[in-house]
Amino acid sequence: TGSSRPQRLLKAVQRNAAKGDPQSVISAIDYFCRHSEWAMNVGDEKGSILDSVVSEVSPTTALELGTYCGYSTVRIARLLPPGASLITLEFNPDYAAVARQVIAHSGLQDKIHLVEGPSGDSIPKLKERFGITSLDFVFLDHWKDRYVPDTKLLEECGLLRKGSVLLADNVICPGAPEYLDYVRNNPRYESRYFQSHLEYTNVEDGLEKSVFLG
Ligand SMILES: Nc1ncnc2c1ncn2CCCCCNC(=O)c1cc(-c2ccc(F)cc2)cc(O)c1O
Ligand SMILES: [Mg+2]
Repeated sequence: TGSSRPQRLLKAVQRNAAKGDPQSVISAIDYFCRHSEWAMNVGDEKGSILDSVVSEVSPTTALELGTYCGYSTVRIARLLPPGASLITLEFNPDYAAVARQVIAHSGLQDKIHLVEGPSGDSIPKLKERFGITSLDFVFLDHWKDRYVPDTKLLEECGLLRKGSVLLADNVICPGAPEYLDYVRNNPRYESRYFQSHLEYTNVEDGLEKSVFLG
């Protein structure tokens, strides 16, 4: 059988990006997705908004839900302060296998912990497994119907503290209407919408930034 799209994306990284250079890994993936095959990475336009929020928060402990090929994993990890770390959860073992190699190519593997399995199973184990007390930043980019249950789970597990920042991808396309409803009508969150476009297209999409008020 033939290769998968994530495997072809990985080949493009290994061919076109310099080892140990996160920016060249990001650029190689964006080039591949614009000129060869579209893939569901957050992309360069929404990626710039992600960068600005990560830089503003400068998280010591960050969580990503939905690794896919590791594009946003590398985008986030390259901006972390020294000693900080990013935990990323991926359900699909084939995606996880590709992501590990993309992350290795970037040279950022020491800042990243990739955990395979359903987010609903992994979230309750984060405290004991990684010795964390709370999360400074969460990037939601997995199944859109898991955004609300997993946000509630993060609250219930005591992983959010006053000031924790949640940033959700795809709130318009494919859409996460229940999530927008939840964070916008909940007094425990201060939410703001960043309008943008679906990766590598001119279809409307955007990111929702929500600060947990405790
Ligand atoms: N319980 C769990 N925990 C963790 N990961 C888990 C999980 N359960 C599943 N997964 C694994 C994630 C599945 C992929 C999620 N992302 C997406 O589905 C996604 C799709 C589009 C898209 C837009 C327009 C189109 F026409 C087609 C596709 C764009 C994006 O930016 C996306 O992030
Ligand atoms: Mg996405």
